[in-house]
Amino acid sequence: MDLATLCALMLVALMPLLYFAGSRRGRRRDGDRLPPGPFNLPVIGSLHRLGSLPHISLQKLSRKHGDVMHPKLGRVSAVIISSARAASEIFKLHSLQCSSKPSLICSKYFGNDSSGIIFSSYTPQVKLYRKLINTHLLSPARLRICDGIRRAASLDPSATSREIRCSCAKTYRLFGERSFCGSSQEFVRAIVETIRLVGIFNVSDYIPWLRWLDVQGLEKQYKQLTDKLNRHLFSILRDRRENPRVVTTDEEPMAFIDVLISMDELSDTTKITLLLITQDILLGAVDSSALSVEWAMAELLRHPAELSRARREIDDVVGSQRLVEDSDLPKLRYVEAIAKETLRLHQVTPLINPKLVEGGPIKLGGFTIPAGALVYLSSYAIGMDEKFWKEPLEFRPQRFIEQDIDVFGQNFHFVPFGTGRRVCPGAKLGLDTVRIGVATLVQGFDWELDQDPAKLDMAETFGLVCQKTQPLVAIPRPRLDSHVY
Ligand code: HEM
Repeated sequence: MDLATLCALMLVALMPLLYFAGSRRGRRRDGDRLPPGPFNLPVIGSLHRLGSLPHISLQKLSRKHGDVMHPKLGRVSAVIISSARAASEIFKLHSLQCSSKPSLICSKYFGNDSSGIIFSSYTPQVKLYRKLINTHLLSPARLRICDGIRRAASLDPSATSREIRCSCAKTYRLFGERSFCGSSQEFVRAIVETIRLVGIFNVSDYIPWLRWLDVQGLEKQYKQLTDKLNRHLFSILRDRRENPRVVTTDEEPMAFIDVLISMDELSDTTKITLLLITQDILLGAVDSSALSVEWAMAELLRHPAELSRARREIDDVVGSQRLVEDSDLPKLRYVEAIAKETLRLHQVTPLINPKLVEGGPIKLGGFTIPAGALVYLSSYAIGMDEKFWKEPLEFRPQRFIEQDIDVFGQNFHFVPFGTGRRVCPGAKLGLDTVRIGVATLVQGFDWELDQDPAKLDMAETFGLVCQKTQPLVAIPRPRLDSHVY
């Protein structure tokens, strides 16, 4: 049962309580000096307002109630941050108090009771794991080795989006080539399904007494999926332990899982945690970059002038006798602008994973946010703010040429990778993957649609990452000499 239907049913059942709620509403809010928000129904609060695209519903509500808005979601106090000003205030002044993830039901399953990264509180372990990712997975030397692999992955224009996701995981050399082949498609399917499930608002998180009913059937699916993921991850770990690989070559950098296994400081870490770190990287990495490349190509096919301009730039810088490489990226400013504009217009995570307010209430814009509240940063509302972005609904890469805007969480007007202590650790790799993916597809192929580009379906589906509801289907024709590919 979807959230909207469920809320409608509950509304009917709860009609008699509405009357009492209305009369008590103003009093409660004034006393607590909570931020303003929509009228909350008893029991469900504003859950019924989320709809199928919660980031858009909440953005509309925040236009009415303000950039710091307080809807009740079930019995949980939620605070939606919808402006750069409010984001800057909360993540500069109260960063530490808003760095932990809440303990949601999905985190018990997919985060093994919050012992990995994505679903965890901001503990010293999480800091260590983030450091390990930076030093060992994202080091410039390692990324250089992965460059060729990544380019080869972008070069298969006939790949389905699932295959692209699979190649993203290979690219980052999490498990090495050997263990990622064979059942990899099934494994990637499980990861993609996890990303979908984790993005759904689980009513039982907000109305805990409903949990035993599991009305959306989510907990049952969490269980099945964690079993599947664990089976696969354990078989990878068994394989790596039996056949350790400690030598790095130009063709095959050491798999990240081998790096983790060989680390002294992790010798006490349980194998479950080692696996969770790699699983969390997959959850963060697999869909995000691949979906952004898909969105970018869809926009370019709808905007042929932008496509031609990008192609001219690539042809000028790279020529036609070799393929674009990572080392060309600094000279491809328009391609970078396309990647950034895509991340603005089609935010991968339009409603950034909530953070739990810890260690007492915090003051924000004259209001009090109670401890225990969940803070949602709406990167979507911020990216659509007309006060900063002229014609925000338009795809205009040029705006990033006119203004040099940081994308890594320092400029609060543009936060596609989040901000603060939990900012995406793979942000640079993610952005570079989108840049090289788009550059390769634009340089290497002419593209044809079997429909009017203006009518291309650009609908999106909400989840942990937002994706195109209808996958992009376009026909490629090689435009360079065959020896170049
Ligand atoms: C276009 C590509 C990407 C986008 C738009 C993106 C976006 C994000 C966002 C918005 C968050 C949440 C930040 C927060 O909770 O405050 C996040 C977290 C995360 N991302 Fe990315 N990401 C991308 C690529 C990657 C890549 C390539 C990796 C891995 C190498 C990665 C690994 C992670 C991890 C592990 C987290 C959790 C961090 C934590 O909870 O401390 N992401 N990402």
